[in-house]
Amino acid sequence: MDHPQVFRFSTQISHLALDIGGTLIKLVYFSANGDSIEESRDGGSIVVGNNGCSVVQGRLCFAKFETRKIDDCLEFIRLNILHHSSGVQHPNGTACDKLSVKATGGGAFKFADLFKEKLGIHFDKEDEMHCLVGGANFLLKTVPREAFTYLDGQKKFLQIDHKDLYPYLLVNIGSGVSMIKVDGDGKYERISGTSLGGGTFLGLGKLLTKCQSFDELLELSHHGNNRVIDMLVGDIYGGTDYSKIGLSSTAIASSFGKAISDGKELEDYQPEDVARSLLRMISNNIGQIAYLNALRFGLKRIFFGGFFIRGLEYTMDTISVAVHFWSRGEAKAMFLRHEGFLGALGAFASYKEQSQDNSEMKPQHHTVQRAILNCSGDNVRHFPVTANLNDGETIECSISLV
Ligand SMILES: Nc1ncnc2c1ncn2[C@@H]1O[C@H](COP(=O)(O)OP(=O)(O)O)[C@@H](O)[C@H]1O
Ligand SMILES: CC(C)(COP(=O)(O)O)[C@@H](O)C(=O)NCCC(=O)O
Repeated sequence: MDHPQVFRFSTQISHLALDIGGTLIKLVYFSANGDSIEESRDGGSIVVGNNGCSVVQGRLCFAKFETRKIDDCLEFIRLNILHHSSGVQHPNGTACDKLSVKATGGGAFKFADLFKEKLGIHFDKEDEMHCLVGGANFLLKTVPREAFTYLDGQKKFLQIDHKDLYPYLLVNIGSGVSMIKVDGDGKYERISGTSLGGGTFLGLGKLLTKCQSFDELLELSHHGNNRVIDMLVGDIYGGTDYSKIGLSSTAIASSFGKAISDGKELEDYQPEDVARSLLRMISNNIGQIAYLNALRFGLKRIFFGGFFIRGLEYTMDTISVAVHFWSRGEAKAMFLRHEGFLGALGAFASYKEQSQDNSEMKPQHHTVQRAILNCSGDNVRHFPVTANLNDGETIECSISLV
């Protein structure tokens, strides 16, 4: 058997995909040779296969920035990506000397001129819903230990059967919420949405608790007690369950309802309790709307993505309980480790789609051949409450250049 030829090249980053949302900018980039760009070694390697296509070993890397701090993102790309992106050399000697940038989300339109002007980058725009679905399918089909359930404090990773993946409901909780029925690769329909999403949680949370950031708001919520401010069934029914309609005395009858008659001002409540009620209210509501939409189309599996979730146990538990309760155990809420990067990963995956029907795009063709998560999911429960599971995490993979 012929040994594959190994080429050396000095540059590292060949592909970059951005998802510029209402709150956060998400970046996914391919770093050849697998090292993080700050610690990069002496270049990557290309292995040329027997069919003449070259296989570049590397990693998918992730980064995120607040959209309101877009200048930080521009600086990151300028320093860490453009400086390492003069192109992967193809074995036929030609260099793909342009960094190809895919962009999705509203900001792909809103900030296209800014990126052109400041970085000389031209966006190859991709539809946001298409990218969310592409990203979810990519993760579910390629990355091991990606999807899991979270119920009663138990996290269970799921073995995804590729033949039995569709249909499913994808609920992306970003600033707002999109609900998409997914029937296959590129086969989907956005069936619903709600404006009560992650932006609502953060916006109201900032106003009500004076916190400065999402992490601070999550930290507050972790130490709060929602029963101080939520009106429970028991508060209305004199401490008893309303069992005839299946409501226990501890179920929330009315989020924030105690504030009606407590005779308290906002200052009299602990910000921790307000944050907790808010998180519960938004998560519960999304879980319920998701279930109703799953019911409309007879879908049993609901995958939740978007950065609102942030791997937070309380959020996932609330959503899971809502889905379980309303569906009487028929439907299942599932979560994704790379929850916040669906759009950016979908934009990344769209390099492949284009190259198949457009030969001009061939140098940018990639197929992810192997994907291994470096970070074990078993560590998840030991993360501090605001730790971001995706920080510093990479997916090992290789891409094919044809
Ligand atoms: N570091 C953060 N800063 C701000 N919001 C965050 C952060 N991490 C998680 N979030 C939550 O995630 C939401 C944004 O999720 P995301 O999927 O990125 O949506 P979008 O594409 O609309 O920006 C925010 O509205 C907020 O609720
Ligand atoms: C407009 C959006 C698709 C933008 O995506 P986002 O930046 O929130 O991730 C999303 O905010 C949304 O679906 N909002 C809900 C609108 C509605 O259906 O009522």
